[in-house]
Amino acid sequence: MARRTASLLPQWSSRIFSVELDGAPHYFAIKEKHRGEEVPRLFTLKARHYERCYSLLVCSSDRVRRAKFYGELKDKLLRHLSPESDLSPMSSFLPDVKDSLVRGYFFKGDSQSSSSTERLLQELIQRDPVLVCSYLRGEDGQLWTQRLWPPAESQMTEMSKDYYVVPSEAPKYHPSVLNIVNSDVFYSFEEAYEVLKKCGDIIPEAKSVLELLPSGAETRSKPDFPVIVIEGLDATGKTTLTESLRDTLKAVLLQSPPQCLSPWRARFDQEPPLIRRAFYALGNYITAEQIGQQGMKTPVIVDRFWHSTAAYAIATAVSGPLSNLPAEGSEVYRWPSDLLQPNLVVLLTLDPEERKRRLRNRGQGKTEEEQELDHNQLFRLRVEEAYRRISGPSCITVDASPSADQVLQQVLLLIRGKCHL
Ligand SMILES: Nc1ncnc2c1ncn2[C@@H]1O[C@H](COP(=O)(O)OP(=O)(O)OP(=O)(O)O)[C@@H](O)[C@H]1O
Ligand SMILES: Nc1ccn([C@H]2C[C@H](O)[C@@H](COP(=O)(O)O)O2)c(=O)n1
Repeated sequence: MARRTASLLPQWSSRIFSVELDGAPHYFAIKEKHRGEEVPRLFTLKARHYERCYSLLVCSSDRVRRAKFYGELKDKLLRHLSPESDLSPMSSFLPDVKDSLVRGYFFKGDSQSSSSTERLLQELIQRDPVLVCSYLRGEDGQLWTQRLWPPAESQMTEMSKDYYVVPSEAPKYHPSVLNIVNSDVFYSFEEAYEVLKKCGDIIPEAKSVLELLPSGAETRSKPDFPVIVIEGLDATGKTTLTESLRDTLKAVLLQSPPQCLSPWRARFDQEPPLIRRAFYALGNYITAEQIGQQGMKTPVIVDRFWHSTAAYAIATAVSGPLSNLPAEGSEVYRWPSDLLQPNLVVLLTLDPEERKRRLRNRGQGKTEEEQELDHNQLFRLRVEEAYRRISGPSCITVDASPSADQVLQQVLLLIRGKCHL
C-alpha cells in the first residue's frame, strides 16, 4: 500500500499545493516538522468546529480515466458532504515542471459526521486512484500539519512524516499552464486522435467520430485559392460576415466544427476538458480536409478554426486575470505543425455592451461557455487575448462595431491586400 501511494505522486515534499478558499487561491508548500521551529502561519478556517480538513488528489496515470474520475468525484463529494464542508478545487504541482499538475479537492471535515466522511474516503482509496491527506489545526488555530490519510498508508515512504503547511508565493503563471499542452490544446492530429480512441469503450459516440476522420493529417498540397478564417466571440458577426464574403467572393463557406460532427457536439460538450477539446481539435482536421478539396476550385471562407479551439481551451484552463495566461511567445500559442494554415485569419472584436445587445436581439439559447462569456468579464478578456497571442498564422483584428456592410468592406480590403483576390 505504501508503495502504491509513493508512486502515485512522486516528489511529494517538493510540491506546491494550491487551494481556493473563500474565493482566493492559497498556495502552500510542506516542510518537515522539526521541534521548536518557528514556522510562518498560513490561514485560519472560520468555524472553530472544523478541526480537520482533507484533500483528495486524483493520481491515475491513465489520463482519460483521470479526467472522467475528476468530474465524477466532485458529484460524489457534493452528494455526500454537508454544504459547510466548503468543497474547493485543489491542485498540486512541481514548479516549472511540465505536466506535473495533479488536480483534486479540499474540504473541511465536520466533526459531527467524521465517521461517515472517513468511510467514504476509505471506500475511495480502495477503489479509485486518489491520494488522501488530512490537515490538522495547530493550537493557535492557524497552523496546519499535513499527513497522508489514513496513517497506515504512509509507512516507509517520504510521505510517512508529518509536515508543516507553510505559505508559498504564487507561481508566475497559473499552475494549469503546466498541463495545457496535449491536455487542453492538441498540437497534432495523432495526440487528439489518441484521446478519442481511448474513449471508445466509455463513450460509444467517440467511435462514430473516429469513423469520420481523415486517415491522418496528410500533407496535402496547398490549396490554389485563398483560405480566409473569420474568428471572434459569439455574436460578434461571424455568420453575417462569412455569408456576405461567400456571396461577394463566390467562395465556399465551411465551418469548424464541421456540419458532420453536429449530431455529437452536445454530447462532447458534457465531457471533461481533455475529451471535449480533443473532439474540437479533430473537427479542425475534418474541416482542413474539406478546405483542401474546395480550395482547389474556389476561395474558401471558414467560420471558426484552430484559433477558437486553442483560445477557448487556454482561457478556460487558466482562471483569474490576464497576467495568469502563458506569456506571449509561449509554445502553448503555436499552430499545430500538421494542420493546414489559412492565408488570412480575421478576429472580429466588439465592445462588450454592443455584443450583449446583439445577443439579446438574437435571442437564441446559449452554451455554458457562452453564458460564461456574458457573466465573466475576465474570461472574455482571456479568450480575446489568447486569440491575439496565437501565431503561425496570427490573426488580424477588425473592429466589428460599424454596420455589417462597413465591416464587410474593411475585411475585403484586407483580403485583397493579403490574398491577391
Ligand atoms: N455589423 C453589425 N452591426 C449590427 N448588428 C450586426 C452586425 N453583424 C451582425 N449583427 C447582428 O448581430 C447578431 C449576431 O451576429 P452573428 O450571428 O453574425 O454573430 P456570430 O459571431 O456568428 O455569433 P455565433 O458565434 O454565436 O454564431 C445577429 O442578430 C446579427 O444580425
Ligand atoms: N473550431 C472551434 C469552434 C468552436 N469551439 C468551441 C469553443 C466554444 O466553447 C464554442 C464556441 O462555438 P459556437 O458556440 O460559437 O459555435 O465551441 C472550438 O473549440 N473550436
